[in-house]
Amino acid sequence: MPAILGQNQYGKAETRVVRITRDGAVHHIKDLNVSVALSGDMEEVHYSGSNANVLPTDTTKNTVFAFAKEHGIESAERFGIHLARHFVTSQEPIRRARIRIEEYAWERIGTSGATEGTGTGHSFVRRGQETRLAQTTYDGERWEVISGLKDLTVLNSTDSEFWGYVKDKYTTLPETHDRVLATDVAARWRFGWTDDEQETPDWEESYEQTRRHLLQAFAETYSLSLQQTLHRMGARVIDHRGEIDEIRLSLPNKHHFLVDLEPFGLKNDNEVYFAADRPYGLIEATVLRDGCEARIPVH
Ligand SMILES: O=c1[nH]c(=O)c2[nH]c(=O)[nH]c2[nH]1
Repeated sequence: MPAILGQNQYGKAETRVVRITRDGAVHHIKDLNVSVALSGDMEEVHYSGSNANVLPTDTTKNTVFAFAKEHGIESAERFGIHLARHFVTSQEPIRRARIRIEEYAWERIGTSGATEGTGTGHSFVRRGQETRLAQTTYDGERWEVISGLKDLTVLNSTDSEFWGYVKDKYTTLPETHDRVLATDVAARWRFGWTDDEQETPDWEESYEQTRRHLLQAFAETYSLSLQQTLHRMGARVIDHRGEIDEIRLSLPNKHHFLVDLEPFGLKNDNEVYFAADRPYGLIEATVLRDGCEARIPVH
């Protein structure tokens, strides 16, 4: 007697779909991580390897992208209901579909808290606090204070281009004049304050304002590359915060690839994206006040 198959399910896990809806200059974003688990008459594929009842997991992923285009994403629940109903009613062997969705919330830059009044309509910051960093070093004479932040996730759904780059025989990247630009900002900045004789900066105010300038520069830069955006972010901090001499930024390019919906007879008008988590471009640089030394270590 062969061992008996117990409960089983299959499907594509963690399809990262980002749906942008463009209402003129005001964009709306839905960012989901969708996992599909199907079950039904699946004994044969396990026992004999016959795929006759198997809708490929690749198809379940494509369905997520196609439904994002066709039906939009009003709420995760509604989207999940649509998908589950589709799999169960369109494929006879599939008896049960479980759709699990995680939703990542985004806020507009410029409509809340520290960024009040600076909205672009297409600039977002992921909800949930970033981590604030502080490093203080003293050798008995001089101080070095480096503050910073990490995991401040931001996204522009337009005003980003990338073209005119070097092309060699391995280059396949298409040039683009309208892409999504997203990154997790990691930044460290060094204060000019080194001496107990000098008045100390207001650390809290300095942090809040520096964070605000980073967000505002990200939102307001029409970007031809993430490198250019990085420089604008650093330069804005140096220009506006006299207490800071140096800032080092590390910006992963969180790629959002347009999904090809042509095979399903659908046009993707910059609406449905696959949010890849790796590999990612990593753009890093120090921006300095003229005449100051670079002392934030590279790592
Ligand atoms: O802003 C970018 N800078 C790059 O250096 C680069 N390289 C790449 O493939 N895409 C991008 N985007």
